[in-house]
Amino acid sequence: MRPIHSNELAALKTNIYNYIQNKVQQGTKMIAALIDPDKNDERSLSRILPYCEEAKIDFLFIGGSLLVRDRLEFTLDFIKNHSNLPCILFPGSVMQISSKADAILFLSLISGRNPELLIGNHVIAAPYIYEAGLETISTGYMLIHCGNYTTAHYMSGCMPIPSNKYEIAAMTALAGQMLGMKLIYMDGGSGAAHPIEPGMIATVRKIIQIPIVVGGGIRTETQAKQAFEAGADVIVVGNALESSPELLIDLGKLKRSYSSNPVN
Ligand SMILES: CC(C)=CCC/C(C)=C/CC/C(C)=C/CC/C(C)=C/COP(=O)(O)OP(=O)(O)O
Ligand SMILES: O=P(O)(O)OC[C@@H](O)CO
Ligand SMILES: [Mg+2]
Repeated sequence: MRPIHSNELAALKTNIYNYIQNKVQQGTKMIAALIDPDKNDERSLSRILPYCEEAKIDFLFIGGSLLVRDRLEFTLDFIKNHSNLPCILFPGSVMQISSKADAILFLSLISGRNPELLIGNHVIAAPYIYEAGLETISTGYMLIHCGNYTTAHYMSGCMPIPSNKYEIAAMTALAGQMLGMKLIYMDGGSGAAHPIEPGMIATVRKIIQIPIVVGGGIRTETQAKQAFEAGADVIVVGNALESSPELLIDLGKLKRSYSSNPVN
């Protein structure tokens, strides 16, 4: 392994996390679009990216619970050639690491009890992330049951938190914060039947101070607004963009309604 030089230590890169913290301090909300490399080709990316730009969303999350087409590098190349939006890896496995991204959500599945997804995969991934020089954002990842069984539930082999058990969600998030995690990601799973209940988000919001990312099943501006009002700092939209990327325009206006600076 190469010797560590402080200016290249990936763990010291904090650009994207600083951006998130600044937005949170300003009371500004953020939007991430989930790009699944399996489901997107030149055509669909060319359709979705202009909406992402026009809506001034904040991030692209790139990943999937299971990738079967080896298109991560292509997807990142294409996005980097057509957009300036930050690309944040949202990895379903250790196979989803690339130096072409700007950062990685270093997910630890704290709602589950699978040691491989709590720390095992992280030991395997650490040297690759280090070599890639990626900003690493320690993320307490919580899967919540939202009406159906999703790919992330199945692939993790972990039971999600029941939708009405707000205290379990709150204590799990609190434990993540106490462990030093930098973000909590509450996920109903891609294609969730309904979004996470606003009451659960609000219960988590009351007990932790770190930023909260919420995703899974958000398909309308009303659902996005409910998540924001309940305390989400970042919302993630994936499936809905496949059929209606124009939704992003309304979501962009919604997030700007929380900002004192209209260019945000
Ligand atoms: C530490 C590293 C690098 C890897 C492990 C990361 C962990 C802990 C993953 C565990 C849980 C998991 C399988 C998360 C996947 C999250 C994800 C990228 C979801 C995107 O949606 P999909 O589940 O692919 O949805 P579709 O079924 O719609 O494709
Ligand atoms: O695809 P959707 O249901 O929008 O979910 C987005 C993301 O939170 C999934 O991990
Ligand atoms: Mg997928």
